[in-house]
Amino acid sequence: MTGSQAGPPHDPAGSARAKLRPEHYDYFAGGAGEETALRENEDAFGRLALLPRVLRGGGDRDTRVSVLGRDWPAPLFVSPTAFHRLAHSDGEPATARAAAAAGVPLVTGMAATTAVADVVAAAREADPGAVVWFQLYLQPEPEVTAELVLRAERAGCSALVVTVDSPVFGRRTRDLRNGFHDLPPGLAAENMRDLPGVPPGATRDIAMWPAGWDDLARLRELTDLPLVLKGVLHPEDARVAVDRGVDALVVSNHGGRQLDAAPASVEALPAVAEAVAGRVPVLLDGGVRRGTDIALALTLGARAVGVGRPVLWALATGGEDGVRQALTALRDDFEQVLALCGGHRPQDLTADQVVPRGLPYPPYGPTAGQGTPRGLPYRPRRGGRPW
Ligand SMILES: Cc1cc2nc3c(=O)[nH]c(=O)nc-3n(C[C@H](O)[C@H](O)[C@H](O)COP(=O)(O)O)c2cc1C
Ligand SMILES: O=C(O)C(=O)c1ccccc1
Repeated sequence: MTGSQAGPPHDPAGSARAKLRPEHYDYFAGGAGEETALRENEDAFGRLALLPRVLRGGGDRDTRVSVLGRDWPAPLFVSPTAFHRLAHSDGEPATARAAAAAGVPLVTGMAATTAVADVVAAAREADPGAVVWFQLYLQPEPEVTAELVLRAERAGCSALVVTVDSPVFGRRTRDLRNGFHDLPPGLAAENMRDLPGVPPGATRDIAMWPAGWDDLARLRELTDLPLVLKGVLHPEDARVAVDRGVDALVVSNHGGRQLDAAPASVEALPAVAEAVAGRVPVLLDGGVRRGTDIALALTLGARAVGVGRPVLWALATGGEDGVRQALTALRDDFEQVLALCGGHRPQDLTADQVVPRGLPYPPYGPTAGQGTPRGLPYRPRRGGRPW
């Protein structure tokens, strides 16, 4: 194809920007501080290369992964993001129908502009077996947390994703500059309506406060749902979490919106995966934009990855259809990358297949031929699989 026949480069954020009020676009797009962590999430994937294997034969290809007792069609989920009705008037129900239709599990946020029961109902319209998890910020009042958990359980959510990277709200430079701190009239965080201590019919703000491990232990007592900790970057926290019975982890720097000096999510992944040592699934989000990003995260020990902003951009530009197409395209892209890497299953993507870009190229020593390049920062663990 010649340049003149090529269409415009695919720029989902740019297309969404054209649709949204500037302060709403900035709320979705922005990060904390100087937006270093935000940029690094994508850039860090670009510093990694995949080493494909050859002559691995044909046969069937199967992108399914098992997470907390369920088969997911692909190692992909929708990360929780706030306020979908700011992106599109159809809001979270459109996202939920689209994700379910695309076979992608959804983590619906506590800061959704649609109540969790309505989000799950929408997902189940598209697929009665749809997986929906609820993202929770522990609240300082135990009775408020308990009510939110009860609503998620009654709605049919199959796990709680507890976000632990927000003892305080990050300093969002763009929001401060734009003076954006309230939803427009008519929109509200619907999960926060009619909670204990709140006047009937009113909503209250989501509190960000420094919860502790004891608060997590109380949550563990409150519910039989699996608990997923989101926002873990330090391997020691990962180890403690697993020791305390957490069922899965999400390695995440909150899309670069909390601590600006945090590492890129994918940079933090190898050490967390090593600390967890296969005891629970390790998930990741932050900067995942294409099939190669998914594959790279899997080589470094992730079971599956989440996407945040790509879903918001697709919702803003194309509503439900847009989200379904974006998620389907990402799944298809991953399947092709898996094939190009010589893999048949997601688990076939192993730690020996990821190298840092740039010269000198990591040397291959006596272990060459056993799939174990010498001197790489990311070594496969004994036992082969990174999980
Ligand atoms: C606009 C926006 C709102 C978000 N709201 C939440 C939230 O309410 N709870 C939460 O745990 N994470 C939230 N996140 C973080 C995402 O779950 C996820 O970690 C991040 O977006 C992943 O990075 P990505 O956008 O590069 O894919 C939000 C992210 C964005 C961009
Ligand atoms: O904006 C966010 O990243 C976020 O996590 C959040 C939390 C509470 C309310 C709104 C958004």
